Amino acid sequence: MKNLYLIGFMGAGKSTIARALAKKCPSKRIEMDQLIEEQQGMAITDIFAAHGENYFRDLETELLRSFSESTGYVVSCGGGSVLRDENAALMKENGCIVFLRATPETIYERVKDSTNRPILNGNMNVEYIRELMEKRRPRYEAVADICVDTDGKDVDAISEEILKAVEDRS
Ligand SMILES: Nc1ncnc2c1ncn2[C@@H]1O[C@H](COP(=O)(O)OP(=O)(O)OP(=O)(O)O)[C@@H](O)[C@H]1O
Ligand SMILES: O=C(O)C1=C[C@@H](O)[C@@H](O)[C@H](O)C1
Ligand SMILES: [Mg+2]
Repeated sequence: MKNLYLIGFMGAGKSTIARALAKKCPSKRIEMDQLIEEQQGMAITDIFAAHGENYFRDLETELLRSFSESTGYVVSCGGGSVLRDENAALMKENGCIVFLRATPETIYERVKDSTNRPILNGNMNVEYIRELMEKRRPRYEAVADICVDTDGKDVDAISEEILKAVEDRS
């Protein structure tokens, strides 16, 4: 199996769906955010605060490079990782990119109580989420091989939809 790269806005369900997919098909799971936190020994919020966003984006590129030639991974990508051309190219090289879509209202409901998403810290409201999402959506859609709407669907239904779409492409 080629790698499956789950992309999308914060709270779109990348980590949740990656866990479900890893149970349904023989694959290894990579949580980009978590791996970076472990490698740096720091929370993402602290990495942003201490070194800035660009430094974090470099870490994402380095991590994607490190397994881009391996196969069989389901990768829960950092929400902004695909914004860099180099990162999108690394994902395309050896994998299928799945965009998990959700409305700003749904995203807000899913992330409103969290404090570990530095991009949203101090901006936790539907209007900000909508504004940033509108900036990013064209990019997510342009690089994706498969787009899945997640509003009102449970995790099992979304995972099955992804597996079917992947199979249809092969
Ligand atoms: N289809 C769904 N239906 C209902 N709740 C969901 C669904 N998918 C995810 N959630 C919930 O939304 C929250 C955010 O999900 P998750 O952490 O998987 O998003 P993410 O895309 O990995 O976010 P991040 O980019 O910040 O890592 C979690 O509490 C999760 O349980
Ligand atoms: O959308 C983003 O830019 C981010 C999403 C998270 O997954 C983390 O990678 C980080 O908080 C940045
Ligand atoms: Mg996640």
